Amino acid sequence: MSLSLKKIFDTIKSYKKALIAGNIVAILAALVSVPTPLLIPVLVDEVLLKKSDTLTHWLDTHIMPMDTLGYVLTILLATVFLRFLYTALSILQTKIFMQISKDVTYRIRVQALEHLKRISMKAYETSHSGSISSKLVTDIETIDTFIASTVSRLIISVLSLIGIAGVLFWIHWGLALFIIILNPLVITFTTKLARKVSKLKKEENLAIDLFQSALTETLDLFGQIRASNQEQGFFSQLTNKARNIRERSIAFGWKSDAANRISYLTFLAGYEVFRAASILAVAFSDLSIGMMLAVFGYLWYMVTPVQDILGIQYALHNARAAVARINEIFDMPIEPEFPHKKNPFTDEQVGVKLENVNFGYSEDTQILKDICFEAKPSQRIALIGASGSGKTTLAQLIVGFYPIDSGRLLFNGIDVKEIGLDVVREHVNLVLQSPKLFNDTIRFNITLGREISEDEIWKALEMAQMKSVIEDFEKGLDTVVGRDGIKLSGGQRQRIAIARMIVADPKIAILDESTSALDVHTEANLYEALEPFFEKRTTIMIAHRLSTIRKADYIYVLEKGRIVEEGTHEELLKEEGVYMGYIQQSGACNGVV
Ligand SMILES: Nc1ncnc2c1ncn2[C@@H]1O[C@H](COP(=O)(O)OP(=O)(O)OP(=O)(O)O)[C@@H](O)[C@H]1O
Repeated sequence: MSLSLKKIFDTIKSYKKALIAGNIVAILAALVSVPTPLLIPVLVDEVLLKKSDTLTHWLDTHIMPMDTLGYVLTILLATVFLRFLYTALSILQTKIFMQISKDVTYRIRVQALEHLKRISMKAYETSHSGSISSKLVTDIETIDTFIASTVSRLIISVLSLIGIAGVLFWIHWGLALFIIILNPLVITFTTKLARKVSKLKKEENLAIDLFQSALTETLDLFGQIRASNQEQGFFSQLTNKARNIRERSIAFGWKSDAANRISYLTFLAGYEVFRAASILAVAFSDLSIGMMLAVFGYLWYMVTPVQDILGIQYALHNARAAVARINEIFDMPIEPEFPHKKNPFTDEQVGVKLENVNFGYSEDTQILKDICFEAKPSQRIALIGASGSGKTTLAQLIVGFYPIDSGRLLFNGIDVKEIGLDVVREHVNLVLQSPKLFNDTIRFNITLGREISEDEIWKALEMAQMKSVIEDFEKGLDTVVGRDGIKLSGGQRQRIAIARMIVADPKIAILDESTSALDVHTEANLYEALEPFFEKRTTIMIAHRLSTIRKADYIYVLEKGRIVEEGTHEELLKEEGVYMGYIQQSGACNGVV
């Protein structure tokens, strides 16, 4: 989907009841406001110049007979009352329309979040979090301003202008025609100015976007930057970007202010021309002085609706730019949505099979080539290979992180295209070598918000060899782990991730060098404790240590994206091929052969 102003208006139209209520209030407000500037000037003709007596006669007969002071006080009271009533109605209609506008922008935010939830990993990897967040905050804010100004101000402004035009025609048609013909010229001139300013707004938002992206990345990698002693370089880049915002904001700030003032000046110039024309109309036609003052009053009264309409043009141009930028989110490709036709994960044990699978992160590089791989239900598989051979990639395909380019991915013989990637991820759990932790409590990092009993969490921690560590923490499970788990050691983070996997109770568990940071002793204890867990499910281990590899029922050796050898430990040893060389090397490295 993509966003457009038309779609926004279609959504607004769906709030029928609120729109009808808001419009009725707007019409009432316009009806109340339009006659107000006429009342006092009428008294000039009737009370001071004694030219006519329409209003005074009406007051004498319908209210009570009164003198000059009575007329002036009564009309003053009526005028003040009407102005109060207009203000009250305006507040009410702003409240009604505000609810619509805030709800519409909330919906846009939710749609963008829904889209983000489904974006493909490839799209995610090339995106910048800061840029996305600036779109979700700044650009949606711009749209909010636009909706609030159009929906709540447009109707009342247009109705007021139509009402004022009607009264002006009634007062003096020639003068009214003159005003009504000249006004569009003012509006056309200011529209052009608004377009120019909107370009500057676009540049300012882009500068904010770039700054936000760089800032998020710098803060995310702050530890690394400090460790490399590169704060100076990174922060001076941020300063440059902040300077860019300053330049753009200055350009937008003063030029938009200038454009606003020039628009207003144009309006004021017109106002003076119309006042001069009114005086000429008194001098050379039948316009009375009282009515001339009324025209002055209406000209002034027109300022707010005219300015509102001009403001809408600015908001419209800014909103167009914001919509285009928000669409960059909606244009991000989403992962394929496979129907939930069958669910092999209802079976007690689930195996996985890759048939002639090919995969590349981009079209021009192929990482996995013609992979045939199988982990039968409850089997324990070891996947080994040199760094960069594609082991993690293969694991990520099984978890459904990336859709495969060709071949088939089957769970208990059912193609993933009939299962759905989300269902796969629910039941297949991958523990990475460097697990990501939230800056939240240990409890949250294990449950990830799921309802899991305290008892289960402690059991998982015990298996993961983390129980005594957490018990030693003053706040226990409620200890906050810091940004990316900084308060924990690498091995502790890995064990938290293992506890996370245990409570998730997956049908297929994949451990991607998930215990690489543990000492041999702790690792041995961990695997022993995990035995009952592994027995109940299919397990795939990406490992370097011979002690782990040996326990596997079947081993695959990956080299440059291809499976070059497979078999049991004994079979592979007999072959005296890549495997033999590999374990001699890794065994020597780890000293555990
Ligand atoms: N997200 C990604 N986007 C693009 N290329 C990637 C991505 N992840 C990995 N690669 C590339 O894919 C290849 C295989 O990487 P992979 O992480 O699967 O290897 P590995 O066997 O798990 O390595 P290691 O043992 O070092 O973890 C590498 O050449 C790597 O550069």
